[in-house]
Amino acid sequence: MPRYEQQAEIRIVETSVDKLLETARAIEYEQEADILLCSGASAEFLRKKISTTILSFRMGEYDLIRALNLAKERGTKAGILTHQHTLKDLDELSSLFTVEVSQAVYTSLEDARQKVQTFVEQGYRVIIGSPTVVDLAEAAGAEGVFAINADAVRRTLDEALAICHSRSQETWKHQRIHSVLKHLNEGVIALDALGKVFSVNTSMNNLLKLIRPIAIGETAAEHFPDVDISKVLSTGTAIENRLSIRGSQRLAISVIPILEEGLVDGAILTCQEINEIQRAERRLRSQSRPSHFIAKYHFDLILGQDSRFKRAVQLAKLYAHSDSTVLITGESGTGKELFAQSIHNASYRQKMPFVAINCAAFPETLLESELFGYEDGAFTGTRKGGKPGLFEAAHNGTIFLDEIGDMPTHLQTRLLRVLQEREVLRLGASEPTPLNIRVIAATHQDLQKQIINKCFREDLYYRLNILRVSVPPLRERTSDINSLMMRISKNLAQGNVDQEKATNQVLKALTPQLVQHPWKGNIRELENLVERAHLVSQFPNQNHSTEALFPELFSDSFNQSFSSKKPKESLKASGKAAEIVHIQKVLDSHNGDLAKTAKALGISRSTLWRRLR
Ligand SMILES: Nc1ncnc2c1ncn2[C@@H]1O[C@H](COP(=O)(O)OP(=O)(O)OP(=O)(O)O)[C@@H](O)[C@H]1O
Repeated sequence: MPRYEQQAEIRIVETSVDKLLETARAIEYEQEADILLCSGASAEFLRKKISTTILSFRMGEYDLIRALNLAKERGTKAGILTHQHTLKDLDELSSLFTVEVSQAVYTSLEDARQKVQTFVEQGYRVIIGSPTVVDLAEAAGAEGVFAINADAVRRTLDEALAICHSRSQETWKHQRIHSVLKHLNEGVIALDALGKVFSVNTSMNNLLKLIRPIAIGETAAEHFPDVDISKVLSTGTAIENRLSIRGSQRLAISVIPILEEGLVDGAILTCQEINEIQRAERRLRSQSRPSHFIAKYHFDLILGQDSRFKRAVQLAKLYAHSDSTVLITGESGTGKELFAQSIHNASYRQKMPFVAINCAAFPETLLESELFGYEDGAFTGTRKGGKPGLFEAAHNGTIFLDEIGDMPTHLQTRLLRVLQEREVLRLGASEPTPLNIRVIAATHQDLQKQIINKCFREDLYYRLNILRVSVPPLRERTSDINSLMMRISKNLAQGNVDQEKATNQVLKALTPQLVQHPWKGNIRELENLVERAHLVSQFPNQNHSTEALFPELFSDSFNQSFSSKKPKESLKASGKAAEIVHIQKVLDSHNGDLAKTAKALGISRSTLWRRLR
């Protein structure tokens, strides 16, 4: 059949009824054919014996006309034997050919043999049918006429080619699925609608550490008895991240249905080791960690030779090796956050987030949502999908709760829960989120006094006060003032040695006052003062006395004097160098209120903020 030469390799195999099975088995064994084509009874017979796809030739009208014509030529009555179905138009056709025709249907090879025999016994000399029937008719002494011609063969061949084509498409699809799965680190099994494995990747077999790998065609449920795969296939509802414990292994298993036009046509089962998920999560979290969640200070950057101070540093270094909660106490600006960051950076959590929260700086309502986060729709104006709180942002790292003594009492209760349970409940959520955090808290308040005044929960105090570091104020370690000043001055000069020297000269002249000063703002106050000296040294020709430039160093009652006497509040009259001093004075006189200070100075709040910085 030249028409098929390009499309398929067709082999015609001649055999007899007796040798049919043997021939078919040999073809199958050698994998010589994708499809076998034969007559109806043979096809029926072989389908039960071999697994190769078998198509049967079907008799068409034209075949029948041809066969009846042949029977007419023989001038005798004809028996027609068809497989399973009778021919509808036979009566009409036979009247056209003036042949006496009798029709019978056979269901199996044996049945065909008997029906042929009956025809012969009834005097039918011509028997029309498939090659098998012809074979049987001739064996029984009758004349066999083929009812199948080239047309019937062509039709069946077309059908066979269509099947082969759709099969190769399927195979191609499967190969694609196999190669995609092969490259996944996750263990994946593709299941058909009956829950049988049609593809499984090596990661899955490696992950499950199976002695015998999962085979294609197996029922997946055998390997995952704790996962209801059949429910996914019957309801189309996915199972996501079901925990499965196998010995020392903790696995997260998901089964996602594959829907084809709304019907479940199979499922994808994925399996991951929980430790691996956590590692990936850590990698992601550390990559997406905002810069403000990074601790930049190390113990090396903490300056101080004072023996009490050095002891505090030693203690903090020791605490870095532990995972217990640390409470750092000390006046404002003594370096509590510096200590907290250094502890974090010396701990095993150093690569994880360091989240610092100033509990006194947030309005009460905002602090709650900032700390604990919220679920979608927890209150009006919430972000879609909710928002994780800072506790969650600190997961696997350290959370630094600065000014803990100023935390509103009802939030102290929630904080206590977080510390006890190590899980956080977002606002509006019903399920808590587990946390792995180290807590460092700091305060300038006397917490014992706060407890007596009922401003601080005693149970929370004991939860926090596990490891304690007390940072001494600067006035109690005056021997460190000089080295601290030099470092700050060096940083400000940014490599400009002349500038550094000039600043140091201004500072040197102030030494007696510096040692005497109470340093209520501690190192932060010292930093401000050195910055002012840095500024002053850049304008040596400005005619201002040191006392005017550094009034706090010359007056013990500096603060009181400003509260009693209002300073002249216009900026216009002040020289550039004295500007900062002036701003500071006005700010103090308005008790640190930025809005009022900016208004009094005649500048915007943002300008004031910039200048203060
Ligand atoms: N020992 C030190 N060596 C170098 N710099 C220091 C030291 N102590 C504090 N500082 C600097 O002083 C400033 C204030 O420090 P920090 O913010 O840690 O103080 P704090 O006690 O947390 O203040 P507050 O209680 O007001 O939050 C920072 O700029 C810090 O770099």
